[in-house]
Amino acid sequence: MARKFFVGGNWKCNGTTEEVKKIVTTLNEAEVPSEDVVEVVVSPPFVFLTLVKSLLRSDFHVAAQNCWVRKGGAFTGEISAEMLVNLGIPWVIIGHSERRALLNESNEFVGDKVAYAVSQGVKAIACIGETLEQRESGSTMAVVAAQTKAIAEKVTNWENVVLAYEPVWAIGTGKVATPAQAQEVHCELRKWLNDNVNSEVAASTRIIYGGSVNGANCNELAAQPDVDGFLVGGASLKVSDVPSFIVPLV
Ligand SMILES: O=C(CO)COP(=O)(O)O
Repeated sequence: MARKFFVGGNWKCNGTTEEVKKIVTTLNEAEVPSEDVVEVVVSPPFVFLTLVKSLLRSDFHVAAQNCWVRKGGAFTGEISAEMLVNLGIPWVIIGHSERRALLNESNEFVGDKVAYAVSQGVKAIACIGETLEQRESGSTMAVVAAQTKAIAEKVTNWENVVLAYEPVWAIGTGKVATPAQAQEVHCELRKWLNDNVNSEVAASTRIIYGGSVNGANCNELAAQPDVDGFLVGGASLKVSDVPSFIVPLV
């Protein structure tokens, strides 16, 4: 099964109402390939989800940046997958390295969250990736395999999961992984899925790359056979760069 290219913009904890409206206007005016060819998803902070959903063109979709690990209830400050469903938010980013590092989200917690979101009908962009120290000590594959295993142990239906490989050393640093570095890990991850889940999941799951992607470096990355898209941070907020990493991909 062909894997449809996927481009996500992760706005992280940024933006005012005015800035958000400006980015949405730019996205709405962008000339990009049709939805049949590339899936475009933007992820604003929770408070702007409804605004963005109401203004955004209908061929682009919206993602939350997190959700609670189980059914909602007495969990102050959290939002639940049920709420995302209620608001018509189809996607959620889970396990971003910033949350893993700063909020101590463990592999198991991330796996539980992905599984719960998907079980409620919210599609998950599940993030994995190694730190610089881990890369330099040669443990990249062991780290991303352990992160993927924790997800695979809980998820039964991979149809609604996109795996985002985001090396921590490339996030927000301007130090993008080389196309060869990205391809090497993506290819290994696909092998891991083949050996530990099944060949169909390995062939059909989109593995996207994140970490300092912009309009200038996206083409080479996109040309790699196992790079099925991007999760873009900083450049997804720059009005001048927004369409450039969506357009040249196909
Ligand atoms: O963390 C990222 C996307 O989730 C990547 O961020 P940057 O594109 O700013 O490096």
